[in-house]
Amino acid sequence: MGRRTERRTRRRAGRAERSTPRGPYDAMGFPLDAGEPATVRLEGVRKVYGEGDAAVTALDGVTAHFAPGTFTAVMGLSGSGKSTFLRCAAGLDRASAGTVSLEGRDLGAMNETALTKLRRDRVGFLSERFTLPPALTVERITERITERTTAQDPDRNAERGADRNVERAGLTARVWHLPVQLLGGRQPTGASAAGGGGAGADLARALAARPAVLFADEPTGTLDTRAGAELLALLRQAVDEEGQTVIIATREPDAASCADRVLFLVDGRIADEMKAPTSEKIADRMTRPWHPAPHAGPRRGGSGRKGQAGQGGEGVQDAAGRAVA
Ligand SMILES: Nc1ncnc2c1ncn2[C@@H]1O[C@H](COP(=O)(O)OP(=O)(O)OP(=O)(O)O)[C@@H](O)[C@H]1O
Repeated sequence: MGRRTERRTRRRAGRAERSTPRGPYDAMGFPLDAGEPATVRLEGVRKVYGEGDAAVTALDGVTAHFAPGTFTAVMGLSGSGKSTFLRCAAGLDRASAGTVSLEGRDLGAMNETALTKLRRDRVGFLSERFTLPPALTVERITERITERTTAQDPDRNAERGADRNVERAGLTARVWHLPVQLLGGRQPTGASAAGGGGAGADLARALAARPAVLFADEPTGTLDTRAGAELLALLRQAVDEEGQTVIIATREPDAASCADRVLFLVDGRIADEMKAPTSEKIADRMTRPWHPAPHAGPRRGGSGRKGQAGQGGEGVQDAAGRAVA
């Protein structure tokens, strides 16, 4: 297919998608923001790891939309599917069923090369894992990003943008330090001092690249309280001042309270949604029961799950997995 034909086909597909009537509510009874633009859109997403008796359903029919310039926190017990949710939404893992789209582009329909390019250009992913070589300074990281973005788009004045972002991150005074020294991060277990970097370095990279959507998996998990608050403030700023879309996974009510809304995951399903969250409201919600999902039932052969709260079928459990009804 020629490029022009391909573009035309894509435009038509986009129009068809926009004109497809959607129900006003999703499977969980939450209203769908039909017609509103979404940076990230998950429709009926399932993710199954493994096969047969060993299969684990990590996501079980998730529908969620993320509008541009919004901050969402995904909460849930260990094993509820938060990381899988983020990885599928970011195009790092492919969904087993359903669709994930980023700025209107269906990730499932893209080949690896196109997906890698889209992720590189439009997506930032902040995880607890180390992704940078040891002893890289923030300045060097920023330089590399600047070189790359300038080469890709000389009109964008990436250099100034990268400088501004580093400044915004409050890192200017510290750019000569090793990444491990940034943001007061604690060393996660097993990380050597020289191999550090973690959130500070990843954050600098993510901010300098200015992605449309920034995912952060347990961003405050390895940080002390002050550093965690600093990091969350930066993410908030990315939303409020740069119009970026931020989606984090966290188990901490304080971290989630920085978001515009919280999605509660229970066994791979969205069990509840909270707008304008506060730490108190979230903590309160976590102690109340999750009602079984309407389409609940046995959903896997293996027993890979760590948390079982809200697993449908019988009884009602609270966020700690205790039976309350
Ligand atoms: N690569 C994998 N292979 C097999 N099972 C997996 C894989 N990744 C996750 N799982 C399983 O999928 C389920 C959801 O895991 P996931 O890591 O997404 O949950 P989580 O809420 O992020 O947990 P945590 O808070 O502990 O990080 C769990 O039962 C987990 O064991």
